[in-house]
Amino acid sequence: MTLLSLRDVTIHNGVSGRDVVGGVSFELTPGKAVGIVGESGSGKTLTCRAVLGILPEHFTVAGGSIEVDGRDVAGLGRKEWTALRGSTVSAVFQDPASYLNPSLKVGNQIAEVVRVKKGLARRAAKRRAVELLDAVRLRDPDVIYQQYPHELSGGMLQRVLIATAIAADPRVLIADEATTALDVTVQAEILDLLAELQERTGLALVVVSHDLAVVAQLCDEVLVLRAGETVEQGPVERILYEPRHEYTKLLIAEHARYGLDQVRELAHVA
Ligand SMILES: Nc1ncnc2c1ncn2[C@@H]1O[C@H](COP(=O)(O)OP(=O)(O)OP(=O)(O)O)[C@@H](O)[C@H]1O
Repeated sequence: MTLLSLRDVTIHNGVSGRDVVGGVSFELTPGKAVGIVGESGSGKTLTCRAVLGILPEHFTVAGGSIEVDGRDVAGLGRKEWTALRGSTVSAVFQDPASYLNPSLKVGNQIAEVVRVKKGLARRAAKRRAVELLDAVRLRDPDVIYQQYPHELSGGMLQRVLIATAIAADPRVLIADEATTALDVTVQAEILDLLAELQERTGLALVVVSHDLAVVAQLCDEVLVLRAGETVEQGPVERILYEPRHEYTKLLIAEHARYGLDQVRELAHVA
């Protein structure tokens, strides 16, 4: 069963009159993970935003097709997008603090999503929010529920954001540079959490990072983007061991310094 399918997707910038993403294709089935890797400005985020129906003004999907859970999203209205977003496909981005309301307790923010998206009554939504805080491995979820964003660390906030993103039981979660702002140890913990959710719930992941090591750790398939073009695409082991494109080789060489060798060994063992 295909949860997400992109076929030759082109994204056009109406102001510059140029295509910023040209011909991205991949398919995602339950429990699988696809990684999109590439330097800043290569079109990774725009691709994700197209899947979520939140392209910035002047940007349009000008070619190809995007299907979410078997449904072509071209021509979806605002209401239909709102129903789909969060419930079928959801996302976590970098800088979790900016996605949370600083003046509301984090628990209430999750409960609100549960109430709106799942139609639960106030008390049931609160219970579910505590369960979600527990599911993202935050200790003392009852205490965390009552806290405000500024009382939590970056890693804890990212867990809260993941809890919010999975609150409506989406089938696909997009993690766009979701661990980039975190220090290495916390980054590893968040990646472990995503892998656990993937395994436990069959969640499918789109993992976006400029860091090949992050993508390699979680993904089955990798797309290497450069200036909006897919320069290479294939199973993670193939990309790591037999990169064909010079740019991929460069990414691998760069990241060898940051422990990709270790990841390669792990991928090999697995
Ligand atoms: N809101 C916007 N307005 C104008 N140009 C934009 C906007 N968003 C993205 N772009 C441009 O589109 C291109 C692709 O950007 P995108 O954000 O998808 O890249 P990215 O690979 O995700 O990079 P990063 O890792 O820096 O987020 C870039 O040239 C970028 O400058």
